[in-house]
Amino acid sequence: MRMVDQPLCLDDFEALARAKIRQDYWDYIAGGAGAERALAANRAAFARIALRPRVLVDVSACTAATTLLGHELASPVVVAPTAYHRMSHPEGELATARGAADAGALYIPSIFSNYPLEDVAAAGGAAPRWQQLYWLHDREAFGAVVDRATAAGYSALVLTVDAPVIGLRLRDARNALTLDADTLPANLFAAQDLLTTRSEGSSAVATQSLQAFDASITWDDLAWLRDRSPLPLVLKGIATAEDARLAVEHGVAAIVVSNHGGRQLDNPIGTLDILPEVVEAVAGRCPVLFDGGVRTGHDVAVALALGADAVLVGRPALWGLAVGGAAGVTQVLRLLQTELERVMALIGRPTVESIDASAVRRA
Ligand SMILES: Cc1cc2nc3c(=O)[nH]c(=O)nc-3n(C[C@H](O)[C@H](O)[C@H](O)COP(=O)(O)O)c2cc1C
Ligand SMILES: O=C(O)C(=O)c1ccccc1
Repeated sequence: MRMVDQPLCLDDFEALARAKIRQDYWDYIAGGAGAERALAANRAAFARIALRPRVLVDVSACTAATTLLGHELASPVVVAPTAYHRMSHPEGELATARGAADAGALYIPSIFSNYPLEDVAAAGGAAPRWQQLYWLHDREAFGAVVDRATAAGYSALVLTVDAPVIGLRLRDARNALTLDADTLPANLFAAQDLLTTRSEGSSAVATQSLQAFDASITWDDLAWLRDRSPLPLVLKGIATAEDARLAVEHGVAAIVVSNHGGRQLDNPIGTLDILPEVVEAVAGRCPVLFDGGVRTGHDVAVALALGADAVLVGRPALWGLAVGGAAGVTQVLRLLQTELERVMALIGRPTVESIDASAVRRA
């Protein structure tokens, strides 16, 4: 493996992080479902889209700044919800919240955080934050988390809809992954009892989520959530035009095109290939966010050109966290912003709004 002193790109952060995170936690973070086809497809899709550079445009002042649901952001890169940040760093989500705030970025903590959502909110200070949710079996416990997020100053709820069950995580099963006592989910007290129960051929993490998630919910149940909280609702894990239309019809504030970083359905198609049909179906009726395999500013520009209003990064934020705590998260986000602004200059699109469909073609 190449030695890295000073990380110059996200691949460097990955190499440095890998050396810091213990093997079974690394596999949980890096891995995908099944044969990891979806994981690979997310990256491969970017290789098939080319940017179309325009020249002799005034690019002396390119800016990645943008607004999303009323938030002014330094760049269209958002920190995706990922579980268990103490796997990467002892300060966990508290450091991620500080790091994102310092970069002027929006952070979406997972409901499976290692610090209580109130503490994560406080660590982020005045920075914008949305709370990710899985719909829990225990409706009382679920409602309580929703109430807490509403009270703690989160400005949207992000319901993840691509995980009625957990994907087939072979790495975790082979590692017999269990969480250390200092890496338990802090928002879900009942879930902690489940951590010691592991069924044959499965990891404790998978068993726990199977028991916690409600796989029976449908579009009709969204009304319950809207009654419970006045916060705007974002659906994460939309991967078809049909569901994008249904989401808009159900009044969502935004959707996230995602395959959960290739960790759920092991489909041989990248999310970038799905993005255009969803953008067409939504037809400007709400913002469309995108995630899966975004690793450079070039990737961000491609996703924006295909119609995304913003992108999320999952694993890269964890690499930054592992390498440098809050400062590492900030560094990763600033690096992506700097890369994006350089690409914007090179393609003659000095603002986020100017990166339209004319900026891409199939390679
Ligand atoms: C370690 C890990 C944990 C994750 N946990 C959650 C989660 O708790 N809730 C959720 O909605 N998505 C979760 N995701 C999916 C991310 O939000 C995001 O969709 C994905 O990581 C994007 O792909 P990328 O890692 O290639 O950027 C997780 C992803 C990873 C890698
Ligand atoms: O690992 C995941 O992708 C994930 O979303 C999750 C979160 C909490 C428990 C189990 C899985």
